Amino acid sequence: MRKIQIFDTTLRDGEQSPGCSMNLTEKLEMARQLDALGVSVIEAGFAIASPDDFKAVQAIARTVKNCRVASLSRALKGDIDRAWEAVQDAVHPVIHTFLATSDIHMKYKLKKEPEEVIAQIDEMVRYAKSLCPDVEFSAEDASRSDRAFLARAISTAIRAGANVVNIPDTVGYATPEEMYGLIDYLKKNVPGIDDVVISVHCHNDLGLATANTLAAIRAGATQAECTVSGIGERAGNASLEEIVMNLKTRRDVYDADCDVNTKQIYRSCKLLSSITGVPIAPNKAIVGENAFAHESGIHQHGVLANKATYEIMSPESIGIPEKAMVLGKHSGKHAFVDRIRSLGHDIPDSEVETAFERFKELADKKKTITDRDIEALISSQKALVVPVYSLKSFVINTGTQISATATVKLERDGESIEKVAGGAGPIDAAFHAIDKITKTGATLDNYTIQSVTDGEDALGEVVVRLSHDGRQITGRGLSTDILEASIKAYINGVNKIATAE
Ligand SMILES: CC(=O)SCCNC(=O)CCNC(=O)[C@H](O)C(C)(C)COP(=O)(O)OP(=O)(O)OC[C@H]1O[C@@H](n2cnc3c(N)ncnc32)[C@H](O)[C@@H]1OP(=O)(O)O
Ligand SMILES: CC(C)C(=O)C(=O)O
Ligand SMILES: [Mg+2]
Repeated sequence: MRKIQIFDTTLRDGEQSPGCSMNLTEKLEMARQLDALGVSVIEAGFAIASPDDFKAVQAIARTVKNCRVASLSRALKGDIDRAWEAVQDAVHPVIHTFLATSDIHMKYKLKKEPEEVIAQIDEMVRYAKSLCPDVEFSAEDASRSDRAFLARAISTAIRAGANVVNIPDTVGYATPEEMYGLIDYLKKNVPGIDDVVISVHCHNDLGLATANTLAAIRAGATQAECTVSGIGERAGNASLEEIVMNLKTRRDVYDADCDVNTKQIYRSCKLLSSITGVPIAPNKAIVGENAFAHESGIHQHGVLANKATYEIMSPESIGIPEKAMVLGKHSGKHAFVDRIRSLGHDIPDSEVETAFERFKELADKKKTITDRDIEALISSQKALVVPVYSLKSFVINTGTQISATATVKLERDGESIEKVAGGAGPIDAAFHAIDKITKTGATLDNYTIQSVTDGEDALGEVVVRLSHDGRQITGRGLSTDILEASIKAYINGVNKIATAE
């Protein structure tokens, strides 16, 4: 059976998705999760794009131990140097260089003749290879390129030393039949192509990114480029979880497998969602809230008789925690830690006490603590920073006949500071009161709230995105009370700013 390499570009193409930019700490957290997920390559960023991008790629290259770590670079010497500088400390570094090969891109964007493009591919792939043994070349807009010219470009890259050649459907224009035909054509017309990895990188503009990737795999591609939850430029990239679960569920069709640990899929998607604040759509394939929900009577009847009547894969196989009650207010530390570890979290001993205190606070408010609550608790614990400000109390007045006012009391260095502020609504008022105390000058860019579990005492998770001094900061807060969750998220963001100062 063929082995398909999963090349994850959540931290590069995924980050090009509006509203999905991540800071260094968040990228590192995501990279560690991708390592646990078992992807073959992490594209950690585009090192030349900015000093922050460079730092993130370098930090990931120095942290991640199992996967290969790539940086994107244009086919320019300066970009390639910067990419190499960023990834060279990785256990297995990769330089990923690209140049467009379609007529429209060459003429209007690059303003180059086709022969100049071929010469640039040759020169820049050779240069990258002189620095790094693992070089991937991408022919941007390959699916709209003249096939014979594309074959020449790919042959040139292989002769110059590329060991991975990537065929992107950059603008999501291809159909599955065309993608199959293109890979088949290249396999028949590019000398040496069977000695290198053939990769595909499909975008979702017409909703075909996963279908196109799978068609290319059927035709012989051995690497799939994708992102967690399909985030990416414009309508996004092919989604990792869809590609992986197609390969696993339909081995009979693809005759191919990959090394991804599917039990880490749900956790990866949830982590990304809580970092970006972009909720997972309920009907999202594989990981959406409804993906395993059986609503109608005939389906429920079938599932009760035999799950396989309506379930082609199990929620457990992608690591969805069961909704069953597991712990409550009378549980002790041993049972709590045991549960965390059995959910696959590696909680250091130094963090157990804080996690247990937070669990007990939650258990006082919530009748049943489910595995999903525990997952949320642990994930928000990772966002905690040494608190400069901590919440002492708050009182909020709001209603249809009065304007919202909030009184918030925070503690800093043992001193209590209380301020009152008004706002367009209760949350706005509370944030203004916190601003009056902390005076960070941060701007609120985005606010999202999601419920972690069902029921009256559902746990609400709030994610706020703040900007401060050109940096983006994410704050997370968790509570059964949405106002408290909002205030905690804002204070978490403010603490991150105050800690960095
Ligand atoms: C399909 C993709 O996803 S490609 C990746 C997209 N990602 C990004 O663009 C990341 C963010 N980008 C950036 O920060 C900036 O665009 C930078 C730092 C990369 C470049 O910035 P600038 O030097 O100001 O150039 P700008 O972005 O305005 O224009 C791109 C230039 O690169 C050239 N170029 C585009 N692709 C390539 C390539 N693959 N190889 C070489 N040159 C290229 C363009 O022709 C243009 O050249 P020109 O300045 O001589 O006209
Ligand atoms: C840089 C390349 C691989 C890309 O993202 C695209 O063509 O979509
Ligand atoms: Mg892309």
